[in-house]
Amino acid sequence: MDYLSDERKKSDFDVEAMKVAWAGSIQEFQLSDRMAKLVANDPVFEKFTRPMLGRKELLKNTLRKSAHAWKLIIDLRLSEEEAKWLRLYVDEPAYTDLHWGMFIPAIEGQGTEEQKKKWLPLAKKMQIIGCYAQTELGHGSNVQGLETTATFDTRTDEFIMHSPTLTSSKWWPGGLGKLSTHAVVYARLIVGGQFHGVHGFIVQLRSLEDHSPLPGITVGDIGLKFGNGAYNTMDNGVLRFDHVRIPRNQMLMRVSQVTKEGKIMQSDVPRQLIYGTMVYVRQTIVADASKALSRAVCIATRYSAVRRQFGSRDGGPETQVIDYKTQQSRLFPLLASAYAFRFVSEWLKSLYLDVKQRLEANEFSTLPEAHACTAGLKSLTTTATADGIEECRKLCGGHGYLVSSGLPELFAVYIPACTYEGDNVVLMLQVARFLVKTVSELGHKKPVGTTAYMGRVASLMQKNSAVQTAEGWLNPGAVVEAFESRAARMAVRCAQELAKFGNPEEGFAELAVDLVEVAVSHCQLIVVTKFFEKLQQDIPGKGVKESLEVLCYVYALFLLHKHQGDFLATGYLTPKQASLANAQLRTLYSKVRPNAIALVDSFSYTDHYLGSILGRYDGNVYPKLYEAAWEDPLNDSDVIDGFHQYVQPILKQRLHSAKL
Ligand SMILES: CCCCCCCC/C=C\CCCCCCCCCCCCCC(=O)SCCNC(=O)CCNC(=O)[C@H](O)C(C)(C)COP(=O)(O)OP(=O)(O)OC[C@H]1O[C@@H](n2cnc3c(N)ncnc32)[C@H](O)[C@@H]1OP(=O)(O)O
Ligand SMILES: Cc1cc2nc3c(=O)[nH]c(=O)nc-3n(C[C@H](O)[C@H](O)[C@H](O)COP(=O)(O)OP(=O)(O)OC[C@H]3O[C@@H](n4cnc5c(N)ncnc54)[C@H](O)[C@@H]3O)c2cc1C
Repeated sequence: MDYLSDERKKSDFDVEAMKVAWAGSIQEFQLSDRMAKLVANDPVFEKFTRPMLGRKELLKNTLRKSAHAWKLIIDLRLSEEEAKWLRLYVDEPAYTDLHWGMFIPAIEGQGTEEQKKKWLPLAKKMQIIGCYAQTELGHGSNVQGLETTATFDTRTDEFIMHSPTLTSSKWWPGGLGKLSTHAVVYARLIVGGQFHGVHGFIVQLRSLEDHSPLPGITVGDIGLKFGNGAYNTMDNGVLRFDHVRIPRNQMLMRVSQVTKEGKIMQSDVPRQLIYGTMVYVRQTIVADASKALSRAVCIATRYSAVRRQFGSRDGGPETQVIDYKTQQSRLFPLLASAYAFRFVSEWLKSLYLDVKQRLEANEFSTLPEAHACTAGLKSLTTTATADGIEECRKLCGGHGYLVSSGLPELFAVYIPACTYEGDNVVLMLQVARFLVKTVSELGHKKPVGTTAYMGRVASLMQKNSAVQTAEGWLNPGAVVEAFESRAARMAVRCAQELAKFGNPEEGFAELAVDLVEVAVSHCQLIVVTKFFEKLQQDIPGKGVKESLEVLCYVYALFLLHKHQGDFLATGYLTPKQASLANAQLRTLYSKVRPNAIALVDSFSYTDHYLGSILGRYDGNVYPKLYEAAWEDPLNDSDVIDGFHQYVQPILKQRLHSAKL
């Protein structure tokens, strides 16, 4: 029985065509769909019991799943794209993420041709397992503050890897704790007693025979993390070196080379390339944000259509909670954000692939913008997604707090995305630096790409919004100009404030809060612009483009409403215009309502991937919640173990203590 079938009949667009629009192309949709079904139908990938497993059992289970996934990749000759979808649907953080997602890209981006030839075949066949060992106990954000040393010994042509202090212990790298045989270790390069910056080194950690740590290496897991199951399937690790020697050719030498004689040679490659792996991963994290948010939204939307509270007259059905305007005003902007993040991630991937090609050809001019976009969008989308998942939990009322809703584990596994791969505030400050630099160069350098609007800063500073009616907001030009004016005005105002400081660094530190707000407004502009650009493309299917247009306006006008203080303070909008935007938003929610279930069905998620009783495709929530309760181990017996030992004596004692 499909309890949501009436909801599905209400929609006025072609869901199958929307699935293709969400996936990006028919090929991508088919690929993703095949992998989703492969995983959902394979009992090895069962995950309902995960939050109840102890740590050792949990990790062993992850190893079993990873081995099975790898076997499928080999046996079915899956392509890299297929393997990425497989990883997504297996839905279990594992050491393989860091191996494929950071260790291999670090060698690809920072290794010489010779190094790539040696290490990549081993890594890609998984004959070695690698991790990305950058962060230490004492330093994560401040990469130049790392303390691990790599001292060159000219006599033996080797680097000596050493952890001189407790705070220099590597701390956090995923896959390090129990599984990696190798790591790309970031350390201070010391040659002839001089410090030459932080560089990456390939270091073997464990024996390829019996997996025991090599001499001089202390390595282990850092312990339990937030939530049950969740990110505890990952062996985040600690690592210390006691004068461990590695051959000279294991320093990643695309950026700088150390000769046998101990001379440092700089190539034409900028030193920022040492941070290049982070650009790649941040881009994948933006794509993952749309997946995580859409998943939470799918659960909350389906459940909001099933759940009824109040409003029953003459014995008729109560009101579906999705029909409450307050519920819509919390849920629909998140639905719109999921689509917005999906499309901006599609754009970001193409930007990244373009930069990657250029970097391979030693062309570095677009790297700063790629860094600003990946850092800023990683920060913006992960913050919104983490907050959004928690909001979805609240939207599901009490039942959202049950593990079987899928939301607690999704939240626990997702929230470190606000911290890893760059703390979100630290990353926004990087965007702010880029913007301040762009503004300061306006006189002699034409801004391009995502900062092109700064080239029109004079007119953006003067012109105010011309919107007169709520309908007037349904105009891409009006909306984009509002976001451009807000971002440009905030950036210029901040640059003017900065100029008052004699020392720019002091000014930057003092104005950091405002600078983060400038960066956020710039990143929101990018997301809004890319959504409108997506709508310029050919999007086939009855009603698909129209539904996406509605979501695009919901996303933009919701942000405008939320940040109306900025729009008003910069003088671009009047209070009347801001309230017209809010009135339009209410109308838009009414347009989303009949399509809400179809819009989440368009994510095409299997019940396995959603992992939620509340979000079941058939909406059969109550019987399944009831059944699931009885499967809890506490209900194996009527009288629980421990009762006779610890509770019954109290009960008996109370019979005699009448004075209480
Ligand atoms: C189930 C089984 C399946 C089996 C098989 C599956 C197969 C699957 C195939 C593929 C799967 C792929 C999976 C991918 C998943 C990946 C999951 C990842 C999980 C997450 C793990 C998390 C890992 C980490 O956290 S790693 C550590 C990250 N650390 C950080 O991010 C540190 C943050 N700090 C910094 O970035 C920097 O230190 C800083 C930028 C904040 C400061 O640097 P600085 O001191 O040098 O300061 P400046 O501000 O002066 O900067 C100097 C200069 O450099 C420019 N810059 C800075 N950063 C960058 C950059 N990244 N790129 C380019 N340029 C950069 C900056 O702008 C300055 O430039 P100027 O021109 O102004 O000088
Ligand atoms: C689950 C997980 C997995 C991880 N995996 C890896 C991995 O595989 N490899 C790896 O190397 N690392 C990994 N990390 C480490 C991660 O990259 C760092 O934790 C992250 O970069 C943040 O650095 P930090 O811990 O030093 O935070 P800190 O920099 O100490 O941040 C603490 C606070 O200080 C603030 N702050 C710091 N600097 C500034 C500043 N300049 N201005 C204003 N505020 C500031 C931050 O905003 C934050 O509020 C992982 C972390 C987690 C949680």
